[in-house]
Amino acid sequence: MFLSKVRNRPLVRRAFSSFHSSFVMSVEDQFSVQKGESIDGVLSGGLSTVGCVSRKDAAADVTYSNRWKGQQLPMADNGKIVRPYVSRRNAVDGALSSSAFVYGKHRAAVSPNGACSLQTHHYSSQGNGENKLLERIPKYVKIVEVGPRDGLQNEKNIVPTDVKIELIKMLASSGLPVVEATSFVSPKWVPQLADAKLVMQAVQNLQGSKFPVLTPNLKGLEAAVAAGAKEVAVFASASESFSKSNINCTVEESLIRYRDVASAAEKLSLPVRGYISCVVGCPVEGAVSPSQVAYVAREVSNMGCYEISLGDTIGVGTPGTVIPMLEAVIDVVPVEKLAVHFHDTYGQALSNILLSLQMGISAVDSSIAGLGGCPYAKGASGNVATEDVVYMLNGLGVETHVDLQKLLVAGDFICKHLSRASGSKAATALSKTLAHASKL
Ligand SMILES: CC(C)(COP(=O)([O-])OP(=O)([O-])OC[C@H]1O[C@@H](n2cnc3c(N)ncnc32)[C@H](O)[C@@H]1OP(=O)([O-])[O-])[C@@H](O)C(=O)NCCC(=O)NCCSC(=O)C[C@@](C)(O)CC(=O)[O-]
Repeated sequence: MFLSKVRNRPLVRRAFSSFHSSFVMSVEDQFSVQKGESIDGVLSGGLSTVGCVSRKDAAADVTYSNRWKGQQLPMADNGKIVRPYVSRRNAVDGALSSSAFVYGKHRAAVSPNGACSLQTHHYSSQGNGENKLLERIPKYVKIVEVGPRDGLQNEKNIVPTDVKIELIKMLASSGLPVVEATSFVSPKWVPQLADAKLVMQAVQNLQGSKFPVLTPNLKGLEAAVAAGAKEVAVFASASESFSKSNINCTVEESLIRYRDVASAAEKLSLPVRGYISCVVGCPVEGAVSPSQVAYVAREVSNMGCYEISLGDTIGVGTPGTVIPMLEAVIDVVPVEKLAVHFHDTYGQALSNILLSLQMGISAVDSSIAGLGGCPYAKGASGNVATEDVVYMLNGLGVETHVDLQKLLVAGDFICKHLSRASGSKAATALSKTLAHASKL
């Protein structure tokens, strides 16, 4: 693979063997390592953690402004926040080593594990009260990887089963706590996942991650359990039209079906996750009301789902529509039970995730390389890319236990199989950085 090729280059081997050698790094428009300098920080994990940001980025103030119902949303005193550069994790670990240099007013530092970060004297993400906008962001965020299911279900060409299995293994080995493996749905409806049984059988005993699967009815549940699934998910919709086109029944009929699935799963001591699709918009009906989402969320919660994932299936949400939706749901379902699931059709996913975290949500669905889209939601593009979410969370100092470098390799693997460029901006930028380093 590309990374191992890079590691085997003479300079890189030297760099690995001189781990504690002095590390001097130039922060140009691209994060780069200069000729003759060690690149420990790049290859031994530097890319896997916080903001190796550009000079432009480093200098840029990030303004946060949005209006909802005529009210200005919370803002810092001067209406601006400056992006934080120091990971809370690094700071807590005391991981910022003596390997550091000053670039302008910014200080680049390399931790013993090779992580690099930039910091300023005035701002940090440590929740020390300096930055009110970041105070409510959880210290740990659970990432639910949906690439092997949501990411692949829309692919026209059938992905070989062994490729799916390898992808799941790579994702699990990156530290992702949950990797949704497949769906036990009708193969006539979703031919791409007709190999659900084989996939589940192959991954059921992998350690370290959970591998939930979608089950639309009792038939699906039975098949999933027989294949070794230890967790399942039901998927309702906040929109009538989408419910009919996706699972061929009304919202009420689906709730009856899912109560049966949840109660059968409970007897088997299987945890059930609940999805709600079209939480801000439906491809047929347009806007979906927050009260309708709250109603379905409460029903799904009451049937025993331990977590409810709120899906912007067609990616039309903005902070202006997501905030009222979340407020309505949080009124009826404890925020600890909620997850968010954003597609990135209009490039709004990361901003919507950030505000969800600020509202107390600490579980986020995402898909490797931004793969995805629902076959029954015309116009829906990929899910938010896992690499982009991890990059943002690293920059915020939020723990995920996910190794970004391993994600890059997994994303590269599946994109090569699909003959397509990654949908992740972070992966694209970081790959260029590695390519640059490999030429040294
Ligand atoms: C729900 C059904 C099954 C109803 O499908 P139906 O046609 O109404 O069901 P049916 O009961 O009349 O059965 C039709 C045939 O399907 C079979 N069947 C029935 N159930 C199963 C099953 N579990 N596994 C395998 N086969 C099944 C059944 O045995 C029968 O086979 P036949 O007699 O014709 O040979 C169908 O509509 C279906 O499979 N839909 C799933 C569609 C899907 O997977 N969509 C993508 C999900 S993504 C999503 O919802 C959004 C989400 C979660 O990602 C969040 C977000 O992005 O926002």
